[in-house]
Amino acid sequence: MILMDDIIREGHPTLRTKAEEVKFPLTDEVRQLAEDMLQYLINSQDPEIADKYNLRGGIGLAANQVNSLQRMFALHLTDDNGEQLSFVAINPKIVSHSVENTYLPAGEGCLSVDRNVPGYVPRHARVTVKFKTIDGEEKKMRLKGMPAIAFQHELDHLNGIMFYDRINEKNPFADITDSTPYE
Ligand SMILES: O=CN(O)C[C@@H](CC1CCCC1)C(=O)N1NCCC[C@H]1C(=O)Nc1ccccn1
Ligand code: NI
Repeated sequence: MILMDDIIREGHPTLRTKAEEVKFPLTDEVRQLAEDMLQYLINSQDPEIADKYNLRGGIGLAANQVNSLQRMFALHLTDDNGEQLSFVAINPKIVSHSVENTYLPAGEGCLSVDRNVPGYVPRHARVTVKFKTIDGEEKKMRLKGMPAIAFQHELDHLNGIMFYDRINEKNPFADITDSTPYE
């Protein structure tokens, strides 16, 4: 079971390292890690388990955060229509995205960042994504809202990018439409 002690924090070099393409078929070890990452999110959203093991709630978790350079992340969240999204995205790609940007008005946080970093994080409002599931199935999805934001936050981790890299240094709360995101 993944615990907070398994989650590396900023300063650890793996958070700034690009994750490598996952090879199929998955080894038992990689499959287990993928399952454990998703289980962490489920556990962290269960008040009893989160309390018992002192887990910080999360809707996404990237392999870099548990010191692995496998190119995969888990997402476990409810979308804007109340649909439960719960999967591990392996070798994820954004194949297209809206011109329009979006952002979380409260800013973003990160399980690997033990401090508040205020500011708007510009994200594509809508993304079309492709990835493989643990079973090796190719998936293609169109995401918007929180799922789109979370997918981009996690994909950034796989590229060694932290959410605050994208905050406008001069004016963290600059009007997002004018800002050119850190690409
Ligand atoms: O890389 C992965 N991480 O660092 C875990 C992050 C990922 C999210 C940050 C912004 C988009 C994806 C995470 O889930 N959090 N960040 C720190 C503590 C709070 C928690 C969070 O945002 N929770 C949440 C958000 C919306 C609705 C319900 N809960
Ligand atoms: Ni994060």
